[in-house]
Amino acid sequence: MQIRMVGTGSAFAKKYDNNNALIETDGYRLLVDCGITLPKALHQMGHTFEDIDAVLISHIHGDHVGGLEEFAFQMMFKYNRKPVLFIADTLIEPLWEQTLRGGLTQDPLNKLEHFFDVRPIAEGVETELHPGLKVKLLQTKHIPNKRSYSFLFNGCFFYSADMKFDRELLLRLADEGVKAIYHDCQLEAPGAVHATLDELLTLPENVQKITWLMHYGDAMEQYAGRTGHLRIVEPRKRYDI
Ligand SMILES: O=c1ccn([C@@H]2O[C@@H]3COP(=O)(O)O[C@H]3[C@H]2O)c(=O)[nH]1
Ligand SMILES: [Zn+2]
Ligand SMILES: [Zn+2]
Repeated sequence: MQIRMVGTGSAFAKKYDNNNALIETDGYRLLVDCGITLPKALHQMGHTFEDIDAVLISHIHGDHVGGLEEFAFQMMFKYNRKPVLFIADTLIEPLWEQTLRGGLTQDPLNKLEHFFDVRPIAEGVETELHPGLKVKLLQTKHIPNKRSYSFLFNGCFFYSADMKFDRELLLRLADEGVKAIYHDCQLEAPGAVHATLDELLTLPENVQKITWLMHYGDAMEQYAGRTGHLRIVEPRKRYDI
């Protein structure tokens, strides 16, 4: 499995695109989240929406779903293919009713399934997305009363949705043999709805050594050398997991 971040920035970052990823395995290309900046950033990487085999959504914030309207329209009117959308069963209704319905509705198209091949995923159940690529959704804390799901790929790669610091979860994942943790990180406290760098720096060395920071602000370069054993994910670079 390989990962390339289309962007590594926070919702408000201007130097880094939205924190969205491409996970690639045996020629299969999964887009993880599709934010506001995704269409242009994907184009700058030399890809079109046609190159995407499926999209997986973590939660409903613009930097994670704001590019889905263009994705849907391009796939329908430019590429004539209905894209596969993997999404927690609990997010299907809010994604349509609260985010996409206004822009996409036109007679006779009036439901999410008209635009996407929707594949609901149940929380906590390891689900095959493609031969060789499985995911388990873990509900993690982000905004009160708003569901947000982090991803455990193939039982060995944890990719956080936006989430608050959860020491017990990270220690348990490391204990269970997870090889890599990609974690959203707010460099300056207070984190409020994200883990802060200071919180992640309290993790034991063995956990820090497998943990990579993403979803950071424009001040990231000032933190070079100040992240302990935590490494910073670079945008658009290909990493083997
Ligand atoms: O209660 C709240 C809700 C939101 N926010 C900000 O809005 C952003 C929305 O996208 P995000 O989830 O990547 O990051 C969030 C934060 O930067 C916040 O600071 N406190
Ligand atoms: Zn975000
Ligand atoms: Zn968020």
